[in-house]
Amino acid sequence: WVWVLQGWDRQDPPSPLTIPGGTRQSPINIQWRDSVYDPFLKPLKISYDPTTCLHIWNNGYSFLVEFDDSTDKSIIVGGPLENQYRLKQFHFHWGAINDWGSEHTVDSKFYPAELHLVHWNAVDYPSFEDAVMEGNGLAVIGVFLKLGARHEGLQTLVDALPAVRHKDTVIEFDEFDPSCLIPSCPDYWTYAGSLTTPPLTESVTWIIKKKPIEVDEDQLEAFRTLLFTSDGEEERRMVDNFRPLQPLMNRTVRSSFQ
Ligand SMILES: CCc1cc2c(cc1OS(N)(=O)=O)CC[C@@H]1[C@@H]2CC[C@]2(C)[C@@H](O)CC[C@@H]12
Ligand SMILES: [Zn+2]
Repeated sequence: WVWVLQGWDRQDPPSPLTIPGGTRQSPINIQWRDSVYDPFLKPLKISYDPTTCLHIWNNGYSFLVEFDDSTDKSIIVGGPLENQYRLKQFHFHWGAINDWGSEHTVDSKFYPAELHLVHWNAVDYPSFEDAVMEGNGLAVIGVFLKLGARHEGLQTLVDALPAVRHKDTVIEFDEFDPSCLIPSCPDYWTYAGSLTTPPLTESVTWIIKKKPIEVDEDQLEAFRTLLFTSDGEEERRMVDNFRPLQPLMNRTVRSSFQ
């Protein structure tokens, strides 16, 4: 009867990848027609300071561009958020081929890649590591990447990737403003979810932009030249670093648009 109460009989059974007892796991499929317009959702305000950009780190799962989060210089506020959140890092998920790669899907459609900008609630919590463990600790902006025109802003990042080809390599990277990677269209979906990589904690308010950005084939191929493996190990290409879809369970996806 727990299965019926939780509606688990209506979804495919939770995969072993769902943390035991998880009720708000990510990623999910966003069924456009099931999302509910919420007129009380505010516009998302994004203000990043490019001088807070520190380095690019291949952590063996993706490449992370990390920011100095010791001040409120790079923050987001508004949208579904109760207060402002500080930018900590951004990274991507992508596929071996263009038919898949994103973590979230829209009406069961995959995009070739997805950008995540990870922010944490520095108003309520003393550090990122603490915020990772709290229900309102993190806010992640998701942006879909689709195949199209070359993205000039992304190119500066792509040009640096050969220097972080192997796991556990880091290079200095400064003066980058990631707002150039976020579509100007204000429309987004939002729902309560989790990290999609360990520790998989249910601490994320997801803000998924409706409009994708366009990147070209060479830029997607550049992502695929990265390696999961360290220098000296047998090479394994860094591709398909996305988590399988998780059951929606008792959640509603809200939209900022009608
Ligand atoms: C790139 C996927 C990734 C890595 C990390 C997080 C989140 C990540 O992507 S996602 N898709 O938003 O879940 C949040 C927790 C972070 C981790 C990177 C490594 C840490 C910073 C640890 O050192 C302590 C907390 C960890
Ligand atoms: Zn991610």
